Amino acid sequence: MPQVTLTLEDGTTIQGESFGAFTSTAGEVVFSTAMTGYPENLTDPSFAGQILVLTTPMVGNYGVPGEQLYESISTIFESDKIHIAGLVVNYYSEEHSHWNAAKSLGDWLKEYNIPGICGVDTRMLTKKLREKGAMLGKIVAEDDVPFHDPNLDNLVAQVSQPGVQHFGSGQHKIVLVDCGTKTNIIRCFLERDVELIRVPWDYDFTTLDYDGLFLSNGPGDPKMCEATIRHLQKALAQDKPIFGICLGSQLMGLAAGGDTFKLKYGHRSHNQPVKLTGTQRCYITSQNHGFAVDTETLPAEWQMLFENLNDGTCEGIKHTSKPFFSTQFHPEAAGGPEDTEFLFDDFLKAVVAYKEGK
Ligand SMILES: NC(=O)CC[C@H](N)C(=O)O
Repeated sequence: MPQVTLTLEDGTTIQGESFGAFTSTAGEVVFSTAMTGYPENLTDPSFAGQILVLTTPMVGNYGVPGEQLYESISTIFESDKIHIAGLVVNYYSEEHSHWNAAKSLGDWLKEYNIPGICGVDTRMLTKKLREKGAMLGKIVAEDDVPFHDPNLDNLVAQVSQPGVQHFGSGQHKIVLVDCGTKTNIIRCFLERDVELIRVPWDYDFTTLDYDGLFLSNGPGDPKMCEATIRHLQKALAQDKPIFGICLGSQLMGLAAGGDTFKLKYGHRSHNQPVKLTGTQRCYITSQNHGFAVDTETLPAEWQMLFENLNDGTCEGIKHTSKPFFSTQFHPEAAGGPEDTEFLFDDFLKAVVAYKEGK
């Protein structure tokens, strides 16, 4: 395999071997400590613009499944393409074996022209990112590329699907604001009694007739989503239930009048412990975020709903009297533990209560 280099903005340069596309890329270098789930992670739109370091030492050995669609959405992947800017691993296994594997990870990356670098001491690299914080970086094949900070781009506008789409025919009309939604969120809703109306990130959903509002995950800095925040402020003035996940949680914090900040190196893994505020109840959650709501800045009628037990940061917020709540983690998992999927049921219970009280 030809040689490529990974260079960080602090000057660190690491030689490795190319797999996937032999091309150069730049982005923000982040690490995930999840041990499985690369087909899900790589297609999660929240990773747009990021060079992903997987700390699990062997990657690729279960290959990549073939595509299957149900109601026009993938039953396997989290969107219709790979969103990461590049992939960094220790040992890459082109050889793979799994009952539903259709191709190797390297061939899949080539299809989307995404470069991978292997043979990297990912433990050393992760310690560096943990100590200095997430850094800009680039994988260079033949042609050099400049460093590029994806958080300065409106990544949500790039990954949100244009047009309005309808899914399912259940009793409860839920508007899903697509800031880069993971398909498992759609699947979780479709397993319940829901008609889903998926609208683009900047769509004025306040003109629609609906029973509950859902705000999706998505890439980059939440402050870039000015249009969504503006529309959300109108929805917060009403009483219809609102549920937000990850970027959606940050947008609720901003629309409520609070602030968000960038975490030093983010939370990306399948085993992040969170505690439900006011209880001793803990959950292990799937996470992928680099920003968080600053709870100190929230107005009095909002409070922290979940707290991250590793660093004490906000893992969700809720309104003290209205049915508005959010999680910074991913209750839909994919990949990761499904322990908090009941939050979709809690949201729909709030929708039923709202409709009964109308
Ligand atoms: N998964 C997400 O929705 C991520 C939200 C946001 N882009 C962050 O990194 O914090």
